[in-house]
Amino acid sequence: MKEKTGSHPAAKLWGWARPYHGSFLGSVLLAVLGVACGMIPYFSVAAILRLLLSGSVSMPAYLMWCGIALAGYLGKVLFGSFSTLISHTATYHTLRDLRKALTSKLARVPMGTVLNTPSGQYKTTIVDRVEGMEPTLAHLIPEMTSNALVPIAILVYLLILDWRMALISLITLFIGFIFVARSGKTYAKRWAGAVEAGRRMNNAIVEYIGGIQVVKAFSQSAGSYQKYADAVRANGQYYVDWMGDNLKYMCLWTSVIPAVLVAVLPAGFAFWAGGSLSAPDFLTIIVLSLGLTGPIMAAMTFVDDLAVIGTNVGEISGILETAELERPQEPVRLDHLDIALKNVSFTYGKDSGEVLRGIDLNIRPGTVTALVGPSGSGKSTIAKLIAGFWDVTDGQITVDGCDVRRIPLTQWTAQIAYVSQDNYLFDRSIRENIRMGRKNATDAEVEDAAKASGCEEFIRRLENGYDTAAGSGGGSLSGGERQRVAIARAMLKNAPIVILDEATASIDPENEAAIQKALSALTKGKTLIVIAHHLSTITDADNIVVVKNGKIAAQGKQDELLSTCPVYADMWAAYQGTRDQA
Ligand SMILES: Nc1ncnc2c1ncn2[C@@H]1O[C@H](COP(=O)(O)OP(=O)(O)OP(=O)(O)O)[C@@H](O)[C@H]1O
Repeated sequence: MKEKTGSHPAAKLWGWARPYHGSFLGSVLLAVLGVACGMIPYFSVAAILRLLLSGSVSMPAYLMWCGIALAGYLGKVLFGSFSTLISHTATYHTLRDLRKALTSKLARVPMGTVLNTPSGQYKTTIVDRVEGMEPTLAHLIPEMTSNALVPIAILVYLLILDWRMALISLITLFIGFIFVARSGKTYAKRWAGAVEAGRRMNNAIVEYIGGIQVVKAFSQSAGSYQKYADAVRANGQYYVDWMGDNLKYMCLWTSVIPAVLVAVLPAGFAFWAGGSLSAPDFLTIIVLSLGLTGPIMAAMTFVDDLAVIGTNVGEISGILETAELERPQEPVRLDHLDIALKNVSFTYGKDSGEVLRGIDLNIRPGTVTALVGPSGSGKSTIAKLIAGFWDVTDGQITVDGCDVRRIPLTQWTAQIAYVSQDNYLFDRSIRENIRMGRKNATDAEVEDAAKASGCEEFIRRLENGYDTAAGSGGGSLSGGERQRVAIARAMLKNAPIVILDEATASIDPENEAAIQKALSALTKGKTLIVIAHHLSTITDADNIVVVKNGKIAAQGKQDELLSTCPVYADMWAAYQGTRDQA
């Protein structure tokens, strides 16, 4: 789904619906036919009245007009139904394509953009804003077009019949439009405010539910609920204020527009009394002018939808137009996976300062590189830059001498298994969760990876074994079990580079031993980059990199660092102290 920046929201929406243009145009045609048929009973009644007034009414003529009226009504129902069916089918296909385009876009934008955006906001856009396009596409396009076109045709007929009466029948419509314009003037701005209030409420509820464990553990329910309660109240109040302001105009236009007879009856009577309007024409004009307002009132109900297109489309295209990590498509040749960071600096965004400065680091294939340092020093950021989650702000990262920005993202991520502290599992079977490491792996390969990562024993204990659902976010498993499943997943991927963010939380000794065993199996013969929190696990590392305040304070082997780097020596002493106390 290609995005044209800068084009009008309606043009963008029409562009998103491109594959279904034929269906939408067909639905407009059918809707026009439906509304035109809906006018036939009015013409029939007018014809019957003319017959009655002429005094020459015959039963067959009367029945014929009754039949025409009935046929018109049936035509209205049939054409209208087919139009609705076609427009809804095309609409829901468009919405499906839009949602697919939005989620696949999220996979291509920098990880930071996704992480720094509240998940409630994505949910609102992908679910609610996309759904908000339904009335526009399925109803506004066919129904507003047809409801606006048919009155024009009636008006032409009225003009031919008596131009004075045609203009007079428009008086209430004209006054009504003034009120519509007054109420519509602020609609787009008001709707944007409503979207903002809704977004705040959404984010508050997602935050509240996401943090419910913390809220309960610290008995904070009242305090944190307050934020949600305030957001809900503000959202409700916003609509009350808006509708309060709008109500008078709405009452005015909904009562003025249909009151067409207020102008038609006295004027028509005067013309009839003056002899310039015949009684049959007068009656025809009365009936048709009554039929005129129905479609116009129906068309007016879509004015709100027109006003919200800008906000809805703006939010959706905000995601679709997000800058992507720019990478070529053509794979490049990489013989040796030597990784080099050259004078790398990095900033998360305009608001955050420089997180990394002047980082120079070489990582040879098959070696173990440990990143250590105080919390917040920048270890994870270095690892994530290597993994290609973000692009460096300055300097470069090369692989076999080639800048990572010149390597297709899929080619580079295929070389890396990233095992983070937050081992997210999907609410699918454990087998499927492991298979995400390599989607064409056989059951036997999945089970081998599970065995090698120490999962076999606990999986066998589960009622449905490998087919047991992991629960939302892996919630049905313990933290240690989740981590071993994540290691099995990474093992199945069998990537030559493993980036491991060691768990900070202490795990019970039995689990820790199982995890260490699983990790040794995972990283055997691989390039390992480990963000180490437990210094005992990295004493044999080929290169220990001490990161402090976004810079590399020192690097080398454990023995060298203990004698040359006071920061590392202090960390080691502190770590030994905590172990002794444990
Ligand atoms: N997504 C983000 N957006 C903005 N700033 C961030 C983001 N992630 C991390 N930071 C900031 O960047 C700095 C380095 O964070 P990083 O996670 O790399 O540190 P770390 O050394 O891995 O810490 P820890 O050992 O606690 O995990 C911190 O000041 C942190 O607040």
